[in-house]
Amino acid sequence: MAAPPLVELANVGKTYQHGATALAGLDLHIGAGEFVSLLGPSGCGKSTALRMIAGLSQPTSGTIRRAWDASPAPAAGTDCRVPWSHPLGCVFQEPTLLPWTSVWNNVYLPLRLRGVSQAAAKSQVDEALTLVGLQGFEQAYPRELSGGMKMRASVARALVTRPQLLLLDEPFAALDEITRLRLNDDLLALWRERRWGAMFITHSVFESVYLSTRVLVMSPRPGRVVEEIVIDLADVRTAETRTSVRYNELCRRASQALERAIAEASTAGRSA
Ligand SMILES: Nc1ncnc2c1ncn2[C@@H]1O[C@H](COP(=O)(O)OP(=O)(O)OP(=O)(O)O)[C@@H](O)[C@H]1O
Repeated sequence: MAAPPLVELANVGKTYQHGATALAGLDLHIGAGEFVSLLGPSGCGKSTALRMIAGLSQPTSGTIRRAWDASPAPAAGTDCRVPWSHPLGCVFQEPTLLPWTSVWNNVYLPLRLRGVSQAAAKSQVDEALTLVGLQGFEQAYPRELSGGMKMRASVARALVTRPQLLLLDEPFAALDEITRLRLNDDLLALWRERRWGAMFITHSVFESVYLSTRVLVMSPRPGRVVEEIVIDLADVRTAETRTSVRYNELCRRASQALERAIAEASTAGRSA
């Protein structure tokens, strides 16, 4: 029998108290080791879906099931085991590093908040920094890092708890193209090695196809998944992938699905 998904949303809706209906009838699931991109026009509710999966906001209708809900994390300050783990890691568009402390302390933060001492956390923090290529920058302050390095530190902070599911909300959108392509490759290499499940939010058709095992195309607000595209490219993706016939076919499919979703929504009188 197939393992249950890490997270499953069924008929999820979200209407903000004094605002828009962001989502209506959203169905999606992410299995262990899958890399799923959520591709949709601006304002279609992608970040809303991510925040609800992270438990930062509640749906107004429908259900969200998380594989780990049955075994909640121990209360803060009670668990000093090493390695310390948490099922979920989040990376946002802004690296949101604490400017007044070192890279090492920034990555240590999720463990510190759980009461893990610096000594007990050391190997886990060092490992996360090595994974993202920031060894040697442990004592640097965020202001001393480039945009790409800040984002690496943010990814290390998300990975330090060894999550099963990584949620990434347009993490590379503010970076220049060369840094973005490099971080795409480094993120994929990490995923191949660790195989956490990933939900990656992006506006970019090319980025979604390059990174993912599946792309979910969303309609404009109120958002829902209107098309699923299985990305049947080899796991190892390189510069040659970007010029391959299959990659370009898949990009065309994703792009056409997005255009269709936008056209159908405007015919139905909805707006993004
Ligand atoms: N806290 C909030 N209160 C009221 N409305 C909100 C709130 N957060 C989001 N919205 C509205 O919900 C809709 C979906 O927003 P959301 O940020 O989830 O979309 P998105 O697809 O991530 O957008 P983008 O791609 O531009 O980041 C938008 O119309 C937005 O204005």
